Amino acid sequence: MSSTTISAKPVTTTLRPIEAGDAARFHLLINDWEICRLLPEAPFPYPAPLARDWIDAAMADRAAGRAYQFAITDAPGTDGTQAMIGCAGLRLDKSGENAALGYWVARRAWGRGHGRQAVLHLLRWGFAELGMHRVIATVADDNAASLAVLRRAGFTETGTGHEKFISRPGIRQAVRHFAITREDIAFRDAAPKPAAPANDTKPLLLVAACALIDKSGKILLARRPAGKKLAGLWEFPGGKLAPGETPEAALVRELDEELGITVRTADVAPFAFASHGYEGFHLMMPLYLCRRWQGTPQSREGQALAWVDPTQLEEYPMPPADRPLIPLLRDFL
Ligand SMILES: Nc1nc2c([nH]c(=O)n2[C@H]2C[C@H](O)[C@@H](COP(=O)(O)OP(=O)(O)OP(=O)(O)O)O2)c(=O)[nH]1
Repeated sequence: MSSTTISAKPVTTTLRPIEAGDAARFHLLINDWEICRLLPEAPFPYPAPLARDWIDAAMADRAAGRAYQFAITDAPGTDGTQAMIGCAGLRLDKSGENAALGYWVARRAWGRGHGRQAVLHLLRWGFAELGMHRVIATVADDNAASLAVLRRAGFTETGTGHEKFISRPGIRQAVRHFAITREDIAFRDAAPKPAAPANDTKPLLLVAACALIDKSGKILLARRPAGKKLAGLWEFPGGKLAPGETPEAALVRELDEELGITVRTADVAPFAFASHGYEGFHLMMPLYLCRRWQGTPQSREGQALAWVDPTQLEEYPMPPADRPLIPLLRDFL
């Protein structure tokens, strides 16, 4: 799993599968009243053999695909090693659709954002790799740090209850239940990021482009004429959006102006997009596919035209923004 750096105060939190060699440090860190009192199944004092048994069980669960427990580690030290500072894991239910989240961070590493980073790493990994859709978590009512971690990670509180905690015999501890779905995390990740400093920003240029595909599956490329920026490179027909114009309307207009063909907006289908930083502007270019038009494409602006088999696109030098689109087209067509 990747490391994460929080810009305001650099914190690197990584996760790696827990292993037998972690037992001694696991015991050293967890055998702390301030940790055990917050974990339903942790006795206090925490016996050393239990640490070994817990890790053995975690490794068996991983092998069987039931649960995935990770050591949370800190930034590498000067000797390159990464010290374990806690644990985080997901336990799947029988359907594989839901998982229960559990985690703890050693007291020496509190207050540095490790809990939230570990939870986010784990959720992103779990939703990508395990096929689960929903993660639940239960937290003691008096565990303020963990409540904050879950809320800041995007969990929603779903209810309250009471549970037994081994370290607090004789009482039923008040708890809060939380849940988060795959969509919640995707939405969180897609939320707007704070704007970059003004001196880093470039104007955004919106250009609509189209891969016209003929009956034999060939794609029309146009060569940018001399005198234009990127002259000599092959591109998809299209152009800049006029103010107030939709990308589809811009395409219909450009295909008429550049090639003399009539295309209906209903006949252009969104396919992919290019996002590329050129000097002086950032290009955002949706690429559409079109298989139906009226008329025969002709060069109306002096540009060379070529019908190209998708497997041969690489032989036509294209603007850097277009390069990521080539394998997509080749694989799709
Ligand atoms: N149409 C099109 N433009 C592309 C592609 N790839 C790519 O980087 N571009 C860039 C080149 C230009 O900077 C911009 C398209 O602008 P444009 O063709 O409407 O205008 P232009 O810069 O040629 O200048 P002008 O015709 O407005 O005078 O997008 C592509 O595949 N198709």
